[in-house]
Amino acid sequence: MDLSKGFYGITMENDSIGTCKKLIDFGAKAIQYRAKNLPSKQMLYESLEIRELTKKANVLMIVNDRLDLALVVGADGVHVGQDDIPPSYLRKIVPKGFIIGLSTHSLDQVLSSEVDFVDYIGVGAVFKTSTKDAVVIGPDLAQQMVKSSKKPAYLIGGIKLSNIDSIKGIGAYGFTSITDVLYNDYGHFLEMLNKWNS
Ligand SMILES: Cc1ncc(COP(=O)(O)OP(=O)(O)O)c(N)n1
Ligand SMILES: Cc1ncsc1CCOP(=O)(O)O
Ligand SMILES: [Mg+2]
Repeated sequence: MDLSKGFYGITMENDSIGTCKKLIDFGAKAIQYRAKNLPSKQMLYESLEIRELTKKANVLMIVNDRLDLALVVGADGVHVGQDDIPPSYLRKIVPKGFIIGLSTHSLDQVLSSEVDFVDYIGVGAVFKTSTKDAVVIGPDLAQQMVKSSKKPAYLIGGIKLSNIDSIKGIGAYGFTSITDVLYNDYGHFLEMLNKWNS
């Protein structure tokens, strides 16, 4: 299955299964399981359930941070950050066709040779967000990074219906939005997608 253009969903730690179901109902074609503070055993059980739900719905499943879990549950890929084991090393041990995503926060990171080993990059945080204490790069740098990337780029961080107009022209392959999508209804999500695609 290919990476989905447009929206890339990410679950919320306080209700990973519920938010995964909501994202599937909304029509997300790729979902990342992201939990930062849960015991590994709980993450295993949640990711097994998410694998079942995403398989049934024909949706890509990516696991944040944890290649071990991604491999154990048969996920389609893993998403890693700049301080994790670099993609060039991960690539040596993953099955053929396995998706690797890498977070980037600067032009240097986008131009790094590590990007040769990934299928997509995350670019952000574009805007300030309460979901993560992340460095805010702003839309201008985000645009330069997207334009310089050899790989499809997803924008992330503080993306909402109220600001999506300002980033839709950047040329990114897609975007993620955690809180604004999950705290609102389908109508809000559709409006967001319509704006992104207009
Ligand atoms: C698509 C996508 N882009 C960026 C991130 C952030 O990853 P990271 O910098 O490793 O931070 P955490 O998500 O692990 O807190 C992401 N998860 N997904
Ligand atoms: C995981 C992550 N990485 C950079 S910002 C962010 C959180 C994005 O969450 P939201 O869409 O709620 O701002
Ligand atoms: Mg990470």
